[in-house]
Amino acid sequence: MKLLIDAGNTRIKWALVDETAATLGAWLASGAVMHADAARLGGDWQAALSALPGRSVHGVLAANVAGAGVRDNLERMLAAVPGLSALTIEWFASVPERAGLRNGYRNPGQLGCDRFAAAIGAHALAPGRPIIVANCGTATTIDAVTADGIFLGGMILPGLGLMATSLARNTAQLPQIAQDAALPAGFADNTDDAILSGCLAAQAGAIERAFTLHGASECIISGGAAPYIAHTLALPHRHIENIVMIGLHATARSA
Ligand SMILES: Nc1ncnc2c1ncn2[C@@H]1O[C@H](COP(=O)(O)OP(=O)(O)O)[C@@H](O)[C@H]1O
Ligand SMILES: CC(C)(COP(=O)(O)O)[C@@H](O)C(=O)NCCC(=O)O
Ligand SMILES: [K+]
Repeated sequence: MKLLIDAGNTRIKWALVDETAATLGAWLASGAVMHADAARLGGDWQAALSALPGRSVHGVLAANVAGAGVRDNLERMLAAVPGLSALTIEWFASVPERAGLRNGYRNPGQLGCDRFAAAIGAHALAPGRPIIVANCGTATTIDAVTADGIFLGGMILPGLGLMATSLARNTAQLPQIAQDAALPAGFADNTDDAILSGCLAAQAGAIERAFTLHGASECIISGGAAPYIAHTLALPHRHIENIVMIGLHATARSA
């Protein structure tokens, strides 16, 4: 069994998986915490391991785009959990080629390793198809993968929460909209709904534009803001809760 970790700029997600399992994403246990609650992780892992008696973890594969402080903190927490303390973490990195995917970034190491993992996951779920993979987290990334597994490149825009917050913070008259606000579509007749409608249109519009530009036949949408954006998309799509984690699973399986 392996422990997979996806540390983004808002939340740390994790999953325990049998890397030989045929089905990608068949987690034995999983969880997510905001960075402010990261201290909870050690206890969460310990509880998950206790619920899986007779099974042991023999590797940790972690993708981190949240900086060195988060990496050090994860190492400290893992070192304190019985059953995990002896393991060295493999820090997943963007390299020129891995798990059947070629990295077409001009400088492959500059690509966020979560985007590389997401592309590996997308190609594993839809091999032989040109794909747009949209990961809607703190930032929204919209990336193009070819049918034969080349990461062509992509787009980075502020995530849905960041877009709405930047309007609220940088204008005198625009309020902060609630994260769980009802979702308007089109031309809103009040300020809160107009902000949300505008930000959703920007997110969905960028994904649709990328889909057309790439001539894609598959659109995968994922990340914390995906439930809000997915149903505004005017194209067929698959909503995958965490495509980065699927990519880490595919990578662990290919090793
Ligand atoms: N309950 C929630 N908690 C945190 N973020 C949420 C929640 N609901 C929606 N979101 C949106 O999802 C984003 C976080 O998604 P996530 O995929 O975890 O991001 P990251 O990978 O950057 O950490 C937030 O920035 C926000 O836009
Ligand atoms: C674009 C990102 C900030 C997205 O991070 P997230 O929203 O998943 O927390 C991250 O993938 C990153 O730091 N990328 C490095 C720059 C690049 O990919 O070109
Ligand atoms: K993202």
